[in-house]
Amino acid sequence: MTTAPASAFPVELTDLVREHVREIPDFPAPGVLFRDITPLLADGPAFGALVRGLADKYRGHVDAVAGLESRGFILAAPLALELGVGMITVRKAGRLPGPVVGVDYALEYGTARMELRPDTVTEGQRVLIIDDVLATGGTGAAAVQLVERSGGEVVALAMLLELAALSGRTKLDGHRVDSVLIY
Ligand SMILES: O=P(O)(O)OC[C@H]1O[C@H](OP(=O)(O)OP(=O)(O)O)[C@H](O)[C@@H]1O
Ligand SMILES: Nc1ncnc2[nH]cnc12
Repeated sequence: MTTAPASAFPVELTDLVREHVREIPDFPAPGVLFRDITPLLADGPAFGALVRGLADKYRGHVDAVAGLESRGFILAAPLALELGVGMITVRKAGRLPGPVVGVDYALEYGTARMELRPDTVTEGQRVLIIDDVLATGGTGAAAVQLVERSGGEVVALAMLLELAALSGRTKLDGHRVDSVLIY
């Protein structure tokens, strides 16, 4: 029997996130239960507590925060500022001027390609990757490849929400995955 992963964060932070996430059935496609974080972002004290709670875990241990477009950017920018480090942007295809490295991958709904400018990562830099949702793990795995191919060392992947039924962790084998709320 496999044990479900536990949240890597204090229960107060997990509860705060749970209370502010909305569930929308059949969005953006039939059969998908969409986890909407907009109520969390719209609540100033809750958003602030989330960013401080994330920062408390990584302060002094990371040199940069890599955000994954789009919703990962919303978390990465304030977290990088709170930690006093820079932010690396991992972007959807065609949005970054070259030179870029890129990886194609499959999503829960659709396909995608992520790109990164390798000159935004320094050799040996300790990088925290952050995103809002870990679903099938394709996006996170693509980001790991891009950061590592650019010379960075992935310290951990921080995920606001993890959809455990989609087994995203298996694509991130060997990397530390810290999720705030696991469904
Ligand atoms: O683990 P995976 O199966 O790869 O899925 C997770 C990704 O899916 C969503 O991105 P999406 O590009 O759908 O939307 P966004 O632009 O709103 O962030 C989400 O924000 C994650 O980045
Ligand atoms: N079920 C879901 N809800 C919100 N964002 C997602 N990204 C991938 N799957 C998702």
